[in-house]
Amino acid sequence: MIVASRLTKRYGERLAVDSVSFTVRPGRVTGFLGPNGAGKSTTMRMVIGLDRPTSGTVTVDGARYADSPAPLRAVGALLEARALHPGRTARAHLRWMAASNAIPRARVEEVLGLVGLEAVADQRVGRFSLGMGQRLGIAAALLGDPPVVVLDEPVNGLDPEGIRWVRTLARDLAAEGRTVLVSSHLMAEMALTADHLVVIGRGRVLADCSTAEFIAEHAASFVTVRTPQPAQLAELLRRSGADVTCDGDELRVQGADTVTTGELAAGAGVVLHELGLVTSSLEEAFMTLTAGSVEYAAARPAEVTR
Ligand SMILES: Nc1ncnc2c1ncn2[C@@H]1O[C@H](COP(=O)(O)OP(=O)(O)OP(=O)(O)O)[C@@H](O)[C@H]1O
Repeated sequence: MIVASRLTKRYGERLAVDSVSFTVRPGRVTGFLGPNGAGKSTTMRMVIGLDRPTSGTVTVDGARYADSPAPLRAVGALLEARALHPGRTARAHLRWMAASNAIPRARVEEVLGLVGLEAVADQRVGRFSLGMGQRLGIAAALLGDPPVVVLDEPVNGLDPEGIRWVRTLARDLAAEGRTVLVSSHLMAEMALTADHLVVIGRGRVLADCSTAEFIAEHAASFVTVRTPQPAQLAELLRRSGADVTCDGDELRVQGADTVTTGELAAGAGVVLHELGLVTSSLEEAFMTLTAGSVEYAAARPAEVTR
């Protein structure tokens, strides 16, 4: 389990992580979601002891990572821009990591197989594509068979097959009872991967809930109806407790589903030309939630003229 408590990181004037508290539990994938510059990487670097918090604490299974005698066996981490020796082969890189953590050589072959890099294991990593580099980083993270796995933007540079592979891997690791924290700035991808979400913006926690709760709360849905009798149907719907806005022959209804709307109309003999459900995408929900916390946002025309 990872427990962050009022975790704060300041770089000079810049407050990168601002009193962040959350718990990452075992047996499920926790998605760490936020726009660019939100503080995800900084937080993850503090989790694995690469950055020292300005204040607050973070522990992994009750201990600080830096205090772990065999760190690779305690936490496996894939961080962005991991420094690799470009002249070394993938196999040599993993063997060197294994040796420095007293991990048997046979495990190197296992993880190479696990990430699908056997065929290129003897190529120099300097020639690796971004996707191959990500797979190697994931192999390194899994080398110590750790109970806690932290992956920072693991799908960066991967093709759709690779993205699906990471998703399945993260879910399998969680199903084995591990604690899995995966960061991303892609809401839709996280919705497919994570059971639980911690959303941050400008270094602060904006949401900490199950993915299902996030969808229910933030992905707004409404019913649309086209009818030649809009005023009559609007009145009926409002009386049933729904919120209705009218635009010509089109109604937008919140607080009544398609079944209720259709039956109310039928009961009153109101003709319907169209009845539908519009669900705003999760990506939109995420953009709305983090709108005030995007570091380098392009102003939308509507905002400029307002
Ligand atoms: N070493 C550093 N020195 C100064 N500022 C930093 C440093 N590292 C990060 N920052 C700043 O801290 C903030 C958070 O950065 P961080 O990389 O943690 O965000 P992120 O959510 O991982 O974003 P991205 O998805 O772009 O990687 C940013 O404003 C960034 O510019």
